[in-house]
Amino acid sequence: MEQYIIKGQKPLVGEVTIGGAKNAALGILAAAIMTDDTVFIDNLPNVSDINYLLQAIEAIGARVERINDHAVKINGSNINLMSIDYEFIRKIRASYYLLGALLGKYKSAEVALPGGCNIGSRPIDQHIKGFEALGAKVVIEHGMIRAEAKELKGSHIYLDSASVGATINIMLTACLSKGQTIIENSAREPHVVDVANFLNSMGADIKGAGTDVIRIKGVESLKGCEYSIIPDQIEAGTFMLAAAATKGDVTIKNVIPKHLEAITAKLEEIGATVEEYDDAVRVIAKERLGHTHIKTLPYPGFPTDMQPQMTALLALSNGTSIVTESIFENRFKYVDELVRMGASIKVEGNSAIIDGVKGFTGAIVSAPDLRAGAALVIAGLVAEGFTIVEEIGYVERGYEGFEKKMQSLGANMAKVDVEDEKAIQKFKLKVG
Ligand SMILES: CC(=O)N[C@H]1[C@@H](OP(=O)(O)OP(=O)(O)OC[C@H]2O[C@@H](n3ccc(=O)[nH]c3=O)[C@H](O)[C@@H]2O)O[C@H](CO)[C@@H](O)[C@@H]1O
Ligand SMILES: C=C(OP(=O)(O)O)C(=O)O
Repeated sequence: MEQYIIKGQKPLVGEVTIGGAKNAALGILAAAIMTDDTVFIDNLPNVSDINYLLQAIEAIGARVERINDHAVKINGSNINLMSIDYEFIRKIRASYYLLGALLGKYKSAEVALPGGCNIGSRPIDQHIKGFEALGAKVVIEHGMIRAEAKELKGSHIYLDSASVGATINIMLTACLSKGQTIIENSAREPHVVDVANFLNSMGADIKGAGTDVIRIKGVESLKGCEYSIIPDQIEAGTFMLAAAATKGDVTIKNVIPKHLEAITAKLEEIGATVEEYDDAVRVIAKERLGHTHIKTLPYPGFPTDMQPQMTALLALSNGTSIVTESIFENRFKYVDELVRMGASIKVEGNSAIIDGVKGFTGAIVSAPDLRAGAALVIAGLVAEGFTIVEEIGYVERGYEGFEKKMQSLGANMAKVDVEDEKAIQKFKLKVG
């Protein structure tokens, strides 16, 4: 098992390039099997979630050809299994997109109930409501969810919550359903728009993605295309906050600055400088930052996937901040770990009340989920002494070469095997 070892208190300085968006890529890979033509996908992040989904796609008979670490060709013409096993699915949330994709293409699909980060109860009732509205019969049995339809027909669906997953899943099935589907209160996240753009490149007819009403006219079939995935908003945001927390100066390249506005606005409010370029942002923080209040909201609000990283930053800022988590009810599990590093945070209901401290001290901490792991890394980069972050498998679900990118910005951070005492000692000697 591997862990990160970090010697903190070095400002991050330099340039870092952001990879493709994990949460867009997951929807796009599922969509790619909906045609019998070959699809070429570029700017794919090389992270474990994507690799699990590619394995699941291969296991049902699709051809997956890795062109390089970030590009793949997929051909779904030989799919011979409509059932995705728990083995592939338990680690990733977005396995449920295969349900929407297979249901749309073959009118029948069976997928194990999804895993993903344990950040709340994460129901999928809105996905099911959408499939049923399109004419499918949906049954949950023995940990599997099965959807079948004689015919899929467009429908008018109002989502009770602006769910990213339900919006994408319904969009997938509706593309190959007869007639028009309207999704109201649809999610507006950049990755929803990217999946819609990809489907349109395959010949789908989707309008309104990025707004809260999406209109889909069903088509007979989809065709092959070449597509490059958008940059990862959350990876970019994580480096922005790491730069600010370490009082650094980092240019974050290959980003869409508009997607980062909620993060940029909060950084500026607490005293950091953010310079925006066409496809880059530069974050500079010279002094200790100030306090603010944040509530996570669907896009374009402050993303829940940036909540732990922001809490880590505010825990070091001057004054009292309140962070309210309004999307998932169990996304503060990392707070106790931050407290062990010296943070002063109290969780009351769905809010964290943060009294900023001047510094952290290194400790052995454990990542309870993906973004919480990133927050603990940020804390380690600021802390005095050595920090060890355990359970980094979560972090690797969504960050490609996290330690390498941090090293390139000057961080003293390495990934080492827990048992490899020699490597740990070597790191300690090297960084002093
Ligand atoms: C793979 C992926 O893209 N994951 C992202 C996706 O997760 P995911 O798609 O699971 O999150 P949703 O947008 O669906 O969830 C938003 C809210 O809706 C609720 N809900 C959702 C579906 C449903 O059927 N019923 C229901 O009540 C959820 O409990 C939650 O409170 O969006 C989240 C919110 O931006 C992000 O944190 C995740 O990183
Ligand atoms: C929570 C996340 O992912 P998932 O929905 O796949 O668990 C995330 O990307 O932060």
